[in-house]
Amino acid sequence: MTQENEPIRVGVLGARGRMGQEVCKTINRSDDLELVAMIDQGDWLFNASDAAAEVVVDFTTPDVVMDNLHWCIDQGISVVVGTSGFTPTRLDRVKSWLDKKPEVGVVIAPNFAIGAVLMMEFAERAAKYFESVEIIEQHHPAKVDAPSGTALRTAQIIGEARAAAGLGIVPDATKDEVSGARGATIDGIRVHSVRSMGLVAHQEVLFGTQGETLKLRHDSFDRSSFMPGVLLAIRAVVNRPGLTIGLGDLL
Ligand SMILES: NC(=O)C1=CN([C@@H]2O[C@H](COP(=O)(O)OP(=O)(O)OC[C@H]3O[C@@H](n4cnc5c(N)ncnc54)[C@H](OP(=O)(O)O)[C@@H]3O)[C@@H](O)[C@H]2O)C=CC1
Ligand SMILES: O=C(O)C1=N[C@H](C(=O)O)C[C@H](O)C1
Repeated sequence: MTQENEPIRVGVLGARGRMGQEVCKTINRSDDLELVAMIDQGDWLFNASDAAAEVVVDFTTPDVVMDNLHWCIDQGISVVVGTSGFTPTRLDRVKSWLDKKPEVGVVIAPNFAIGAVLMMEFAERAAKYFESVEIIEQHHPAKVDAPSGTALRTAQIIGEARAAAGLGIVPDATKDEVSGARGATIDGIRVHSVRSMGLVAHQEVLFGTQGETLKLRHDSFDRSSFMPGVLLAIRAVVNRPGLTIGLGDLL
């Protein structure tokens, strides 16, 4: 728990990255937050605990985020995670670490943009009405993972909603396929990843049934789109022990 009326002490991991820089600027502009540690590749994680950070925000890479998270939980520091790469197996490991530190809060959000959160909620609601569904995500070419964390989570949510509604597999007669032409299959849903200069983060969910389609599209044109969600998570996590996945419950 944080002291009443004192700013929340925040450390940022991946502070020199595209998201990390934006997060540091945003924290510096917020009166109720204090940026106490900026940590990037090669820096010592203990800079965060030495600076008495109450919350660490992680925007690093999928290959290092689990070690960072484990370290923070062990130190009793709450964490807001934007880094992608969270499979159900990884989430189970985070839960097992939190079992030993029940006072610590962790928020892991595949996408901090409010519009993207709503797009995922709308997709969950629409899923049971449409036999066909495919996800097309589009990102800047410096992104190291594909499909995006947002697309993975959307596919999982839609897959669960379809299963609950008793929908079978998505209809598709393809027999003769150049490898990759039909995208990756995640929880039974085809996901297509596009990478291009000029893009930031975009996703379309295409639903289809007899004689009609529904397209749900979200576009982040600028990384400032993620900042209200990051701030919401930082302010919430100090009073929210345990694991929170996505921003849905915080909105
Ligand atoms: N949830 C959300 O809303 C969003 C999530 N993301 C996700 O956030 C992550 C970061 O994205 P982005 O900022 O574009 O990526 P960047 O590559 O620009 O930033 C990552 C930063 O982390 C640094 N880094 C690497 N290893 C470590 C480490 N062990 N400790 C501390 N810092 C480290 C990198 O350093 P170096 O370059 O030297 O390796 C780099 O500066 C990605 O997984 C992305 O998918 C992005 C946008 C929104
Ligand atoms: O790498 C990015 O840029 C983004 N990563 C997240 C993801 O993988 O879904 C969120 C957003 O799409 C931007």
